Amino acid sequence: MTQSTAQILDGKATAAAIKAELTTRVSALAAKGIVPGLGTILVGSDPGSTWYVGGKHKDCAEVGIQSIRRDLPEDISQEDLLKVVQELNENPECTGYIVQLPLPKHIDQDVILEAMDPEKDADGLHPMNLGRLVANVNGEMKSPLPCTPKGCVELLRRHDIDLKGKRVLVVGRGVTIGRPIGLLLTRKEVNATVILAHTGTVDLPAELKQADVVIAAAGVPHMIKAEDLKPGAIVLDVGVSRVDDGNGKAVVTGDVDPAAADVAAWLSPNPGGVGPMTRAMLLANVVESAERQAGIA
Ligand SMILES: Nc1nc(=O)c2c([nH]1)NC[C@@H]1CN(c3ccc(C(=O)N[C@@H](CCC(=O)O)C(=O)O)cc3)C=[N+]21
Repeated sequence: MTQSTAQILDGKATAAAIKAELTTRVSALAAKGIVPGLGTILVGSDPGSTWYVGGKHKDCAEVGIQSIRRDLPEDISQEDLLKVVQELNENPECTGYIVQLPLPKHIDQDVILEAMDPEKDADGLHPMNLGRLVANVNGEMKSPLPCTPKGCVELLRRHDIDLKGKRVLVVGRGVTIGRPIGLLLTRKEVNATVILAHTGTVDLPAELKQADVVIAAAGVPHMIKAEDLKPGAIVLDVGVSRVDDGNGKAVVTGDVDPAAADVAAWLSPNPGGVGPMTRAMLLANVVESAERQAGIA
């Protein structure tokens, strides 16, 4: 019989606390006549993407951020999509916006992200902001950070988990999580030692065995097995996959085998862990950007 031992990194409760704090900051901006506005650009009607975008608008309403929605057909041309990007760049009601990813194959994601106004980049995925993340060892240049990495760091910080000197294994080198989180965790304010594993890593189980902290962001369902973890590890299950539950229903599945709860000291569940934090950090980026635009941060 197995017994669950890991303490839960409750992203849902932490995100709720952050949203309450942001509501106060949005009121302070409103008192100065400033209303932050989040724009979303959604191309096509993928059910997952549509659900995420809907959630972002609901979150905005909760904290008092105005939201602006641009839902576009799957077959929109790159040229027409660039016009919508330009429109939001110029729209004064839109203080920050995101382009929901992934985009259809006929559209070059890099071209679209680069066309955004970097000061309005609520996801922190514009090459200028990724470059600022590389350039600033202490985060001294106040630029938006990618929401999921920022959410991971904030989730740990709010559970008083200090990564200083810890050996962190990041699994996955994607542009939204793996690559930027390595940069964030090696900032002096966090001071973790980071190993970035990917599909070319030769012996992942050996790397896992030595890791004090595992950030699983591969997007491969249950690829991190309990027996590969170092006992007492801190595990963040970040990857999101949708798999058939056997009855034709799609269920959200993380990268970490649920039996990891028997081995880890701390575990962020999926769902209910980093996902809600990602959403909260998007709101934080919008509020921080509006504060910068107003000259108060
Ligand atoms: N431009 C862009 N920015 C993104 O931040 C972005 C994106 N594109 N494309 C897709 C991924 C995925 N992502 C998630 C956000 C919230 C949850 C989330 O809140 N999940 C809940 C519920 C999960 C469910 O039931 O479906 C949870 O984990 O508890 C998950 C995943 C943001 N992404």
